[in-house]
Amino acid sequence: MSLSAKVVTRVFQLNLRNNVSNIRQRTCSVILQKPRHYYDTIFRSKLFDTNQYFYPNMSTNIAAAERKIRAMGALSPLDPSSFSRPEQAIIRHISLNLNVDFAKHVLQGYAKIDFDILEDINSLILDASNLSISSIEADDGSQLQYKLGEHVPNMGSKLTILLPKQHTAGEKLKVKITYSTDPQASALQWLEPEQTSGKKHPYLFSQCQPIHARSILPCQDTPAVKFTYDAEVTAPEEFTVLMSALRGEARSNRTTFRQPMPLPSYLVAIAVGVLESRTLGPRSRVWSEKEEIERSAWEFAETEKYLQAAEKLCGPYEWSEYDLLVLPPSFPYGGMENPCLTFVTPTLLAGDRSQADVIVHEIMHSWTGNLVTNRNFEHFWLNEGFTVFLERKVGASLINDSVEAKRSRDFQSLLGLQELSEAVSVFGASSPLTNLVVDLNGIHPDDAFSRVPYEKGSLFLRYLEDQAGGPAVFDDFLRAYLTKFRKKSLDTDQFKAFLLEYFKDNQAIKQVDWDSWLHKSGMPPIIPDYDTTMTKAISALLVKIDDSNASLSYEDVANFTPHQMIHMLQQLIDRPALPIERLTALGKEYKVNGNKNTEILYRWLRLCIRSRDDTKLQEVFQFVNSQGRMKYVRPVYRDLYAWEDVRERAIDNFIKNEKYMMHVSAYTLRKDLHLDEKTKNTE
Ligand SMILES: CC/C=C\C/C=C\C[C@@H](O)/C=C/C=C/C=C\[C@@H](O)CCCC(=O)O
Ligand SMILES: [Zn+2]
Repeated sequence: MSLSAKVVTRVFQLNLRNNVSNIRQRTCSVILQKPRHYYDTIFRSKLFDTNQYFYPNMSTNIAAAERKIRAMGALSPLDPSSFSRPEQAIIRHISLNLNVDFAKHVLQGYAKIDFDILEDINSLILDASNLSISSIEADDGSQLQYKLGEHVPNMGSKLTILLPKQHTAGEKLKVKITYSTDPQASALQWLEPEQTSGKKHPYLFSQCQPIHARSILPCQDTPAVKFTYDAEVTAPEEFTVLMSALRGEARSNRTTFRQPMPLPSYLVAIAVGVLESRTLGPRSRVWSEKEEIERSAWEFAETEKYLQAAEKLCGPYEWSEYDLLVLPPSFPYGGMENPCLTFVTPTLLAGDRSQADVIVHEIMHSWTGNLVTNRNFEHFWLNEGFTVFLERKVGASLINDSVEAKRSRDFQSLLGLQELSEAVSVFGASSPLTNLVVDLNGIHPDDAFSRVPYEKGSLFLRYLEDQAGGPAVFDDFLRAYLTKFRKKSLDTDQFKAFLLEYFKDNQAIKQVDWDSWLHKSGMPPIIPDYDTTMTKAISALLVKIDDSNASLSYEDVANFTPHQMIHMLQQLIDRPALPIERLTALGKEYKVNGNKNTEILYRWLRLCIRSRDDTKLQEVFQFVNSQGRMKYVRPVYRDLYAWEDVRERAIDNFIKNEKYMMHVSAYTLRKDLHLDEKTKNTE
């Protein structure tokens, strides 16, 4: 037996002898990286077999107990990523009062939280991450005792508020928590002036999805809980404060907000910068620094058209306003569907409106994700698969000719299939993280993120649509689904039950192999018979590119849409690397070298890396240093890592630039580059 196995066995023998649940939980948390309350439920359940208590069977034993408890519904509504216990008392409203301190990099103030009590309780349990709490008060102003647990990896801390008397189901309760965030809060990025376009003022923005809201405010940080909120934020006078809410008055340094629609914690958002805005339509404005405002207004001018097309399919837009905020380049995602105010990366400013699909995607989240929400991130496909599915339907509905519309929808789906195939090969086809429904026990959702829930989810819905009888039938189902789960959170079982009931007389739906679709890894069991009209020219061109005797010219691609070009480059990425000379000719003739469209440029640079063209490295590093969209930066770094001769240079470049990155980008890139905390540049 190895030394570590001996130590573990000894710890468990001691635990068993002492039978101190605290030690047991703590040991399990440390070894298996799961939250301590989780074990509490399992041990108390008596389903845990104490004869199997020793290493190495402990984890199998716990997993078996967990499955039984889940089957009994006893852990419900357990979210493996949250300490909170919303089944005991649930948050209904939060009033925030915060000051933005750019010098200290903190938000400081209080949150007044309204609860509905659902069970008889003596305490409230919330999520927090690196918050400094100075006091917790009851509604009458009396001080409440509280305990902030140790920081558990992947989870943050459990905040237990002790109530002086028992509260019974049906009561209401208010608490006021005065606190300050940490300068390293994982949801916040504090930018120095040189990281902005204007170079004069700092900037702050947030990204709470999936479980970073707990680093900004104490809350039940699980999408199972939805609450309304209002906020009063103070910031230096020259700054504009925006939130995922309706903006009220902005007087001198104070701005108020109200969000009357219930939303999950991951949709709380804030941005503070020196900003301008332009009107896009009757319910939309675009915000950005002044350097990007005209380009942004042009790129997103068709927002109202997309909103109307979305409403035609899904029903009225319920969030009143739909604004866009173009963030500084370090924003890690293409877009984030913060209600009333979608956050977008400036890499969408292609100058040709070719990345409008991202805006349509974020608009569709107003229904799937924001109105109807996954109950925890194991069911993330309910947010993203539905949204991609709707995005492509709405995109097609904007094309007048019905044949063209179907072609275009299928072409977008084929592009998505390429992305899915790459995501599956990054994780490995047998990885459980390629299942549609994943197990996030002990796993940070940021580590599970990939295109899988987006594309496998959307493909599953397309398959269900085909089985059900096509869009004419399925569109009605979609509206019924949105109505049924409006303002609610649900899981995959609830979706399945609703669909089976809705289509109870449909024989083809009865044939669906749910287990394979939901719980098997790798590529989907069935790929729809997509229309390939728009990929035919690409396939023919790939044959020509492979023929080293054929000369390449711009004529080859002159009629390609930007998306056909993207598809062609993506195909090349998936094939053996081209010889450098051939790739150089392609880059020059097809005008992809130095292209302004980042979707094209990103794929072009990956091809250069794959062909080991070291003359392009400077440009590659400039690309990853100039913007932080993870969709681009992570695959490029992974490709650089795979090129042994430049691996060290890639790592050095990352370490030098890590301080300019948002938490989630640095966190995931460290894993992509196989780095540990010790290598952090603390200068
Ligand atoms: C099965 C996956 C399980 C958990 C993942 C849950 C949350 C993922 C978390 O890391 C946050 C995701 C936020 C995404 C925001 C926007 C994306 O839709 C952007 C897509 C990429 C891009 O276009 O840049
Ligand atoms: Zn999305």
